[in-house]
Amino acid sequence: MVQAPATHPVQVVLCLPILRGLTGNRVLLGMKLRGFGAGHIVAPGGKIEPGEKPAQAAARELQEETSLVAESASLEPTARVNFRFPANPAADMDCTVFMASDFSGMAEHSDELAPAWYPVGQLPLAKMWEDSSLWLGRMLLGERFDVLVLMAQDNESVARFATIPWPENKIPLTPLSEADFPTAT
Ligand SMILES: Nc1[nH]c(=O)nc2c1ncn2[C@H]1C[C@H](O)[C@@H](COP(=O)(O)OP(=O)(O)OP(=O)(O)O)O1
Repeated sequence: MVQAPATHPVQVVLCLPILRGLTGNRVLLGMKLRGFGAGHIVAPGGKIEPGEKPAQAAARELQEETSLVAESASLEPTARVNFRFPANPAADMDCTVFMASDFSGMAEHSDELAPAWYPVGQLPLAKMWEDSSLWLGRMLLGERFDVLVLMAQDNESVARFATIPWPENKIPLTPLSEADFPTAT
């Protein structure tokens, strides 16, 4: 049987549950326990499965990794991040990021993630991917944008970073590629 070529870049999602409180908002992140990015604190997420819409994948990954349950229709798309790894192109990912304000259940550990709630102003950046400090806080404060993260040869540090705001804060219909981003922002 002829195998269909694997999608490149890999299509992935991240899903950030937000708890709104009188003393400020909290976001659920977690230590990744296995697979790509293990050892970093990350947002729940993973690969879009065949036939899934990005929001469906985000709701499924959220439940699988944290036990929190959210309706895919209630998830808000907040960013698209093109992760590019020139030293390891198989790891290139197009990531749609969602925020979840409406969910049920209690966050629980899974095989993949050890979740914990963090005040949005005190993200555990020292334990996250280096690029998180460039886009995650801005997104949590309300920016809606496409992001390019070009990794350096070590596949960890950031060689180039650029953003393009979404018109009227709405996700554009067309995905962007590396060439669409300005060389400096
Ligand atoms: N530079 C980076 N910064 C960041 O914040 N997140 C990144 C990143 N590069 C990749 N990611 C995220 C996006 C994606 O949701 C996740 C990797 O996908 P997966 O969790 O599906 O990987 P796994 O190797 O665990 O795959 P499975 O075999 O499906 O479990 O890592």
